[in-house]
Amino acid sequence: MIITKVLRKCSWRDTYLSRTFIPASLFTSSSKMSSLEEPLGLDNLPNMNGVDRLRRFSTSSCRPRVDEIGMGNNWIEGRSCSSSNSCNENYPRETYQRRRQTKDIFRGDCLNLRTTSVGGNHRLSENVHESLYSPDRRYNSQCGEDIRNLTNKFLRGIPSFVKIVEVGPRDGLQNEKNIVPTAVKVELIRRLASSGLPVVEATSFVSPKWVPQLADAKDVMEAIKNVEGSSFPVLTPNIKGFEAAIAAGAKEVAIFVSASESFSKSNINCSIEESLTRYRAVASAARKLSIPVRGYVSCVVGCPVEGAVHPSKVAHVVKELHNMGCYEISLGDTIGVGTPGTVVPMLETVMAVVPVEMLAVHFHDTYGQALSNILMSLQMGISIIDSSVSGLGGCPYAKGASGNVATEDVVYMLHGLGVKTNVDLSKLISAGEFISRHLGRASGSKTATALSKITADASKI
Ligand SMILES: CC(C)(COP(=O)([O-])OP(=O)([O-])OC[C@H]1O[C@@H](n2cnc3c(N)ncnc32)[C@H](O)[C@@H]1OP(=O)([O-])[O-])[C@@H](O)C(=O)NCCC(=O)NCCSC(=O)C[C@@](C)(O)CC(=O)[O-]
Repeated sequence: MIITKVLRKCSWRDTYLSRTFIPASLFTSSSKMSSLEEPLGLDNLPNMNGVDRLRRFSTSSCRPRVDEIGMGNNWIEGRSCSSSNSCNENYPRETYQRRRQTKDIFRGDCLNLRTTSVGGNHRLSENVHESLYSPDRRYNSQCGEDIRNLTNKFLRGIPSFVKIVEVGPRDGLQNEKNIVPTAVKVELIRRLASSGLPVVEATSFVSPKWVPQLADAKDVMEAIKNVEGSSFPVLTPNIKGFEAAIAAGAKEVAIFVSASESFSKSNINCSIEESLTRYRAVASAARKLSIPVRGYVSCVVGCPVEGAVHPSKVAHVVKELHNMGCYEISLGDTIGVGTPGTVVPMLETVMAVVPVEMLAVHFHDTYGQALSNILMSLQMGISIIDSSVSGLGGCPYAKGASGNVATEDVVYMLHGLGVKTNVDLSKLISAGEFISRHLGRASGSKTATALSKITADASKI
């Protein structure tokens, strides 16, 4: 299997993908996956012909939106938390009776449904708990902090706080065909900020001919100028965009370079080196005004045109962004083809050139790999995660890219791990419901879907 070959070749295998972490059966299986189903591996992609690449990254491979999921096993066994973003109660390690457990679960920061409505102003009753958790089910009440200690072989590297960078209003909406009214964008940003998200990327100052959806960037910035609690960076592709952003009141900007030559051309109509020259000008202008600059790298594991992207290409542009003075660099799997098998070596290569503290990860969920990739990134020390409310997203210049990983799902996982985010999950879900309602489709977040279902079920009781 491909993973065996990759592991044999790479020095990082013992640290992050060793057999301690991966069941032995995976290494010995003789069943061969079809080429389309086979996860992207580093060593076979240079041999892919054009047709293979297109097939591998074709739009038909995109994950459909999830409209319905059952409640089955969505709860992580082994802990409950007692207050928002913290686990204050140190219960002994033994398991608790279900009645007590469900009470704790719903009082915890992970769900917080007892006091907060989701999708229709309903409150959950004990009866709902009874129906959701079968009598033989047991939960012990370890909180996440304790989980890290207990199972440190797997979780010890995970940071205790993660900064979430919400990209829904920008990355999430930029690909929407129907123009979303400015007032809706503004209300979405307000709601996201009030959920506790520290950073909400608001819009882009790019050419309206290229991205018509964000042509109202100036108006959005004007409308949110008094919104507090979050920072609102904006994308700027060149000095023209930078000047427009500053004139509109932006206090932080982001520049975006690609690790793939072809994607650079299709996204910003210039080569990687030309884009770096433009961004040096932006970074220099920003420095003079003390404006922080965030850097993005697109296509960090795969490109819609070229197929696999070698980690050294990613490291090269990351280093350039670092030299320009970017305070943070977000690594984007723009088309969502990465698996831990390709993400880990990419991160290791990048971490060799810049400190891990300044790296963020930005996963699209085309193949349903985003949470696995995030978990792996956390284990490697990454503590900044980009995500998009309701899993909105896609890049107009990356055919086949589906939405970003849903912020609700990331928060649910992080809180389940005992990682603080300062995000109120129920407020976040409500922001997601707001935009999903406007767009006329179901949320792409499994967490939001599941919790909305609980509430809907509760209302029938
Ligand atoms: C970079 C350009 C402008 C080059 O586009 P170009 O056509 O090569 O530029 P140009 O300099 O020849 O200018 C063409 C026209 O655009 C105007 N123009 C020029 N610059 C600006 C500006 N800043 N704001 C407003 N207008 C601008 C310029 O004034 C001119 O107007 P005209 O004379 O024809 O009326 C264009 O290609 C562009 O805007 N691209 C943006 C594409 C984009 O936003 N893609 C999505 C974001 S990247 C992404 O999503 C990936 C990421 C970051 O999320 C990470 C991940 O997911 O992995």
